[in-house]
Amino acid sequence: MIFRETGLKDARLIDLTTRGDERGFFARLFCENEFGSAGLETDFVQINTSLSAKAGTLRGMHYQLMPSAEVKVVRCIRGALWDCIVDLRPHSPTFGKWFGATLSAENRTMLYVPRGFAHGFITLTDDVEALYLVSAFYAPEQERGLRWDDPFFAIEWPCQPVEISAKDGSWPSFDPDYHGVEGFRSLAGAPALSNGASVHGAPA
Ligand SMILES: Cc1cn([C@H]2C[C@H](O)[C@@H](COP(=O)(O)OP(=O)(O)O[C@H]3O[C@@H](C)C(=O)[C@@H](O)[C@H]3O)O2)c(=O)[nH]c1=O
Repeated sequence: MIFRETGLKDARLIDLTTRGDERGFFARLFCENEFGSAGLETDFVQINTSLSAKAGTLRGMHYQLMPSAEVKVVRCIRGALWDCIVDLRPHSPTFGKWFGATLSAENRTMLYVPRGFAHGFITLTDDVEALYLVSAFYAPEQERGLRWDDPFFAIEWPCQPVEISAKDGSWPSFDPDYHGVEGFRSLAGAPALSNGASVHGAPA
């Protein structure tokens, strides 16, 4: 596996290392040793999947409060989506910034979403299937969401949403209390960006 910096502290893009032969290829999607050596979470408790029928379907921006905050590893296994994360850890040097990348069945790239990040995506094709590992059980009472169009974060989505759930259409504007960012205070330490990559969004 190849772990790439995203410009947001602790978040990674993960590319597969494929071993090809006359049949096709073999690759690991998850390896406890490789994730552990890269300093990433290795304890996952659910593998989720979703199907979005229409291009332009937006799901997000979701996360759970402490102690149910979860790491996610997201892959697109059918079609293509634009995956987006926002760093909500107030001590992080990239607090309030967003990062987005296209994940597709073709590129097989995965996005590693650390604890204390909101996550969402918009589909770029019809019939998109996402598959993702999560490190904490679903806890609806701990669930929070950012508005996809919150001006505080100013995410530059690649297209306008045409389909969104009632829940995702009604998240409140960013409010540090409601959105529980104090609970993420212990999640990020000091080091600055290691690769100088550009990141987006509003600082606190
Ligand atoms: C996330 C989840 C939902 N559900 C239920 C709740 C509801 O009845 C139905 C659909 O839930 P949602 O509308 O929240 O599904 P969805 O909008 O696809 O939620 C997902 O969005 C992406 C962006 C994420 O990051 C995921 O963590 C997750 O929050 O499935 C579970 O039973 N277990 C779960 O783990």
